[in-house]
Amino acid sequence: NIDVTPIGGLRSIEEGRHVVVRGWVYRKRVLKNKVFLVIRDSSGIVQIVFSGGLAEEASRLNIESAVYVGGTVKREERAPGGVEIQADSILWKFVGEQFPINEDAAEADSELLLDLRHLWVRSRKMQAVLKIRSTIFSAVHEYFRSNGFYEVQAPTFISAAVEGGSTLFSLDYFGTPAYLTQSAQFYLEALIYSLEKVYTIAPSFRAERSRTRRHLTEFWHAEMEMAWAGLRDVMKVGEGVISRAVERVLQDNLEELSIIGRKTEYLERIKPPFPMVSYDEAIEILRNKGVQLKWGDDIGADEERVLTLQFDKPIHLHHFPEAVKAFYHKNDPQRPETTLSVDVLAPEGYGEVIGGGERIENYDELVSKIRKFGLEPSNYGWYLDLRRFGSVQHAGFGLGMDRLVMWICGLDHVRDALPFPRDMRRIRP
Ligand SMILES: NC(=O)C[C@H]([NH3+])C(=O)NS(=O)(=O)OC[C@H]1O[C@@H](n2cnc3c(N)ncnc32)[C@H](O)[C@@H]1O
Ligand SMILES: [Mg+2]
Repeated sequence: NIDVTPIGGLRSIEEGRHVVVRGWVYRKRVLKNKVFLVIRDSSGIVQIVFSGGLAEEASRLNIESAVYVGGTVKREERAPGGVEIQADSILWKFVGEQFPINEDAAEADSELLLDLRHLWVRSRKMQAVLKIRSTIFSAVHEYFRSNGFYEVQAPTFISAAVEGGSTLFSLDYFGTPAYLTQSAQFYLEALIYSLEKVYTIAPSFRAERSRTRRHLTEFWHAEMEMAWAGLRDVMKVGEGVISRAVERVLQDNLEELSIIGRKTEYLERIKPPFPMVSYDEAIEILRNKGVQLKWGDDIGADEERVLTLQFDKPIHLHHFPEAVKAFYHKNDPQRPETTLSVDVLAPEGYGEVIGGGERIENYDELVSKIRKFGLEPSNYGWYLDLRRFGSVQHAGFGLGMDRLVMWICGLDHVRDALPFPRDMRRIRP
């Protein structure tokens, strides 16, 4: 077995040393009696120069051919990473067919790149985003685990809507109507009576018919729930988890941020506390910016864009009117027309990344709210049971992981924040 050097490690190898690298052909330039190949592996790219007989063999390789190449390390400021390899052998190769994505297609045709996403994931941009995504998932797990949360799992087949019936995916479950989960929340609310602080990161499903830059039909959802907690605790955990994710990306992924052209100064200022903006204040700010909105209206993506451009950090937008939030949100006893709810909106126009708040813990209050929202209490039997036995103040949120990746990477569309996006028109590859 051959001692292979990861491409990302070459810059620390002394000049003149013989190495073997392996990877896939990323770029090819054929000159009269030389061939320059740029080879990539998961750790980086390197330019390799082939002369003489080897140039002929190298010229027959395609983009994305797989190779093992032996050669000598040379310092070359003009080459990527300041290093070049003078090849002396091609130890193994898989030539493969003509790769269907070339450089200009990559810029021009976004539908082609979605149709060929199973191949486009090899691109430098997607590779960089996926590395940052991996860091963000790891940071969110690390934040919850280091703050006393237990990781739990909730079912994907469910029997009742959490976030409104209009975005449910229905399915026939052995003759019984069932749905794909919109949120693990209700299960987390059951689990806090065992573990007190719980979280899960899992897919949620929403039959979103609107094609927007931030909606998927299947998205990765980090949800947490805490017993003995209220609105302020949700805000504290929300800003803590977002700040930890940004901090870890700045520690581990500076190279990837530079590959995708994301300026770090936008991220360096993301530290707690985040500004708190009440719904009332938000309506005022928006009105002063010329947005026609009356109290009681929902604050949608366009209004969020205007609002977030006033701040350079995420904001806690709290105390939404009862009617614009789901039935389970607890009304503020001081202002019963509002709820103890909070959305965290990412800056630079990205908007909502977290939705959450305090839940109704009183049985009768919840039954009357379910009825007030035109829902059937008998569909929420087990959820109501939680209010019959040892019910306590409790609160939680859902964080859209794909939207968090989208904002941290500065992407134009949430579909570029995950490897295989799903929206109403796409379920392949
Ligand atoms: N445990 C909880 O309290 C979560 C609560 N039941 C819930 O689902 N809230 S949410 O609908 O605002 O969704 C939460 C977040 O989930 C993200 N989200 C919500 N819907 C989507 C879609 N369709 N695509 C991508 N991301 C989505 C977005 O960041 C939201 O802020
Ligand atoms: Mg929401």
